[in-house]
Amino acid sequence: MKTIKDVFLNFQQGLIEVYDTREIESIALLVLEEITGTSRAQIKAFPEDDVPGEALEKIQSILDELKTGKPVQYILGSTEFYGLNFLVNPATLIPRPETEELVEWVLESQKSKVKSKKSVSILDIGTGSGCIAISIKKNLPDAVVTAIDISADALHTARQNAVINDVEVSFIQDDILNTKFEMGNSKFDIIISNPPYVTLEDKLRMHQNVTNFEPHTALFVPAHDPLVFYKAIADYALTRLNKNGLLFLEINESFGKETADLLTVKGFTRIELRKDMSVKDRMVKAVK
Ligand SMILES: C[S@@+](CC[C@H](N)C(=O)[O-])C[C@H]1O[C@@H](n2cnc3c(N)ncnc32)[C@H](O)[C@@H]1O
Repeated sequence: MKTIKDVFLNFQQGLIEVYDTREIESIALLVLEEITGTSRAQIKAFPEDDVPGEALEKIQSILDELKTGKPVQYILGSTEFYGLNFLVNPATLIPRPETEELVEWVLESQKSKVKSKKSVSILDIGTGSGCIAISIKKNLPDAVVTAIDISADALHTARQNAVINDVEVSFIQDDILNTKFEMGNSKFDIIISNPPYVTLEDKLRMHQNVTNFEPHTALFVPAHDPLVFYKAIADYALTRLNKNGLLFLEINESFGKETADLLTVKGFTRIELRKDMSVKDRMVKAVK
């Protein structure tokens, strides 16, 4: 019989080449929670408790996959974002905590709004798992939310996530760099996007469990044009945002000033750059 403490030790020994000690501890905790159905608090409070044999077998096979560098979220098939559960797989980026801060900023912008009869209309560009669109709709139930992505597989997962989280979002397949997204005259009050923004230089510094496992269409931009998505989204937003409509973008920490300058040149106003919890330039808000 093995105890919870033995499992933690096993994880530390097995994953030392892949992650640092703190990351290993939080992965082990997540796996134990998921497989044994025991709460985090219970696991931490009773490290001498036995782990049943059946659970141990599952945990060992997860540990073997983790050793290949595969992210734990892909192995477990789900993750948490903004307090909600999302299915994830290699077609979808794993939602990041920084993106929760972007969602928070969008929701904040609506708190002070005087209630109008017209529902706020929101477009999420490059929706992936649907994490942004779905968490916004969950928190602004009257909003009309649309989301696009180039990847049919990501959209399939996003639709499943909308069902799981019991919200209605319209998901549409389209390429924002060459959009065929026919919307008639419809316009949006808010456009939000976390587009691909990782450059070749960043890629060399990234952990292999990101570059080897997460979808490259979700991450990378050409070295010669790192702001390609921001230019396309800004142009799209100029035609599709209502007057005084808001644009929210997650950005590459190295291009805060360049992104803000780009939006200024395009004619947006009241441009605000915000840092994330790691004090890196991570998001921009602009008004049309
Ligand atoms: C950085 S991921 C963001 C995913 C999700 N919104 C999130 O925050 O976790 C970028 C997303 O943009 C999508 N994408 C890449 N190129 C695109 C394009 N040309 N048009 C529309 N979506 C695109 C990718 O498939 C991916 O889902």
